[in-house]
Amino acid sequence: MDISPERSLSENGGYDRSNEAHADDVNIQSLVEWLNHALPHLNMPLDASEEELRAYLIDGTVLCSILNKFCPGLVEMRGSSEPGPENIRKFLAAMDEMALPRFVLADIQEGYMEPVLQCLVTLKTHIEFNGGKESIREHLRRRWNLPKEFSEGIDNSQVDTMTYGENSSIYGEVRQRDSFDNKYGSASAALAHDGLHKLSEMFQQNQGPYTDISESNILELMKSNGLDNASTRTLFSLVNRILEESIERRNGHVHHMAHIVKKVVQVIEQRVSTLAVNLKDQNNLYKVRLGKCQSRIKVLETLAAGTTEEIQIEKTKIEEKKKLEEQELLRTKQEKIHSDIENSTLKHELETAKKTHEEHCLLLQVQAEETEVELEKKLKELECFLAESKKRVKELESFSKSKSQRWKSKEGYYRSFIDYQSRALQELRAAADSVKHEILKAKRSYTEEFNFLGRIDCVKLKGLADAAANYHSVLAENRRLYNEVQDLKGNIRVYCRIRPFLPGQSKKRTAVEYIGENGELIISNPSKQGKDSSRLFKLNKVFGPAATQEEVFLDTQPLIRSVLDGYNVCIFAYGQTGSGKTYTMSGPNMTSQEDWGVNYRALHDLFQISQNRKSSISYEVGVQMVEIYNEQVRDLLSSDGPHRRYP
Ligand SMILES: Nc1ncnc2c1ncn2[C@@H]1O[C@H](COP(=O)(O)OP(=O)(O)OP(=O)(O)O)[C@@H](O)[C@H]1O
Repeated sequence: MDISPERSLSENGGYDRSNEAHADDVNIQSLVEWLNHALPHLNMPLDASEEELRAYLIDGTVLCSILNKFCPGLVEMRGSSEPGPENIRKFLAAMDEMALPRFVLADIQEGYMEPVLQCLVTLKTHIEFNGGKESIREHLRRRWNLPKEFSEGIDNSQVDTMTYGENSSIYGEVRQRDSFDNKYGSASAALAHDGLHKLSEMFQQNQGPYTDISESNILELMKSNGLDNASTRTLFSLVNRILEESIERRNGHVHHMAHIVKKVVQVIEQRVSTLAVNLKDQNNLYKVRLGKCQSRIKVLETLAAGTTEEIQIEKTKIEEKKKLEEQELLRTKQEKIHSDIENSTLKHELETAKKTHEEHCLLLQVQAEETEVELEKKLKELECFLAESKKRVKELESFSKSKSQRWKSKEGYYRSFIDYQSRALQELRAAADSVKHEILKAKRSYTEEFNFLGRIDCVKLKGLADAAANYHSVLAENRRLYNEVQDLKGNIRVYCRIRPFLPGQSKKRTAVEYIGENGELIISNPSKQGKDSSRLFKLNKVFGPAATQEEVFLDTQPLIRSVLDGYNVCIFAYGQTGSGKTYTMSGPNMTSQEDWGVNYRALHDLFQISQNRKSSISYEVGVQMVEIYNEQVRDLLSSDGPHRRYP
């Protein structure tokens, strides 16, 4: 026989999990204290955990020992091959016999300690409530209707057999009694009174419908305590048989039978009252538990109420948050849609810009390539030009070197000449001063002599004539020196005048590359390459495009003036057609003195000087005008007509 490991024992006095107290409700410390007190050798730590307590209880020894402590010899623990489960089974059987709630074997084996602890608490409460160890035996005795001797002391061998009863129920009295009768028949026989034993034998022998219960036997049964120890079933069957027999026999033993029935009823009443006491005990126990549970429920309700308010507040907050988040979500969604639209617009614009940019890039690339080719060309040209320029620079350098040497030599020559001239000038000045002095002197003397003219006219006139002669000689000397200077400057002078671009002409097409201050002129010739592409000219002076008519004239004026001293001067303009010969020599507009060319200016100057010198010198001026064309000279002023040739 084995104890069922079912967890739900509500029907047979075990725990119903729906109603069980939580393990936390069980004060382990008080249990440990109780166990230590009952079994001092245990010496369990007071702060033992559930698991530690389980370790103490798992082999069942402590459980059986605690029962034996309060009811010595109640559980036999000897000779077991598997002490753990066997001892626990014995303990559980004893709990069943006491009709106390218990746990199942699997609970303690699997570490589910709540029922175990609750079972121990119940046992503890039961023992304390019923007044210690004697009550267990008394309880057993009352429960099983054992004789009083049972509670006063019992043979261990007899109790041993009791622990192997079937699962019993505190409420299944009749079934338990039968079980008890069946399993512990020998124990009850040993314990029952002789009368009961005889009665039993009588019932076993007389199986027929007519059981012969003699009066002497009944009297004997009534005198003994046999009825007290008989099972309820036996009692009922006895009553049945008596009633059946009395009906059948209809004899005058009714009085005895009634007495027996009365006795049986008393026994049954006694048992019912015992059961009522047990139920009351249990009821009290459950009431205590119920009270505890209710107080805990109240505490929990209070806590739950507080928690509910907090939860409500939290819930409101969460709902508000949720609303805000939903609004935020909506706004974010709208923003997302807006940004999506913007994105697509921007994307479109970007693509358009990208296309435009790519086209522009392509165009630029083409242009860049063209420009690159052009630049390369130009670069090559520039390189060539640079090389040429370098060459020219070298040439110019060598030229300028030779020039500078020449100029240096000329400078030395001019310096010596200027020294000579300055000396001559000083002499001339001194001579002029002396002449002046002489003139003044002569003037004075002339004045004086004029005063005495009348007296000595001839002498004075002679002196005056001498002075005039001196004056002319000085003037002649002056002219000589002046013309010498002109000679030193060079008898043949070559000037170059560069005509500005006429309206409508491109200024880029100039061939003039360089105009030097000392008469250098570089003319380029793009049609030619290399050395011949440009040419250097050296002239007395180069007039640029901005040079005025006056500037051009001033350089030739001294030479022209030397005409008045008897020198021949020739000025001719040379150049291709349209280069500005007429402009330079005659001028564009004769009415404006500013525009006068060299001819007008020269004649004007000569006539002015001759006018100034009129008092002393009279000049005769003649003009000839000839044209040389195709090696033919033509007198333009000839009265003979256009065909006249000169000479
Ligand atoms: N220095 C200058 N400043 C402004 N214009 C000028 C200058 N030189 C020449 N010109 C202008 O250039 C044009 C040609 O000049 P001009 O008639 O003097 O050339 P040319 O050498 O006499 O020509 P051709 O041999 O055919 O007679 C004229 O219109 C003239 O006004």
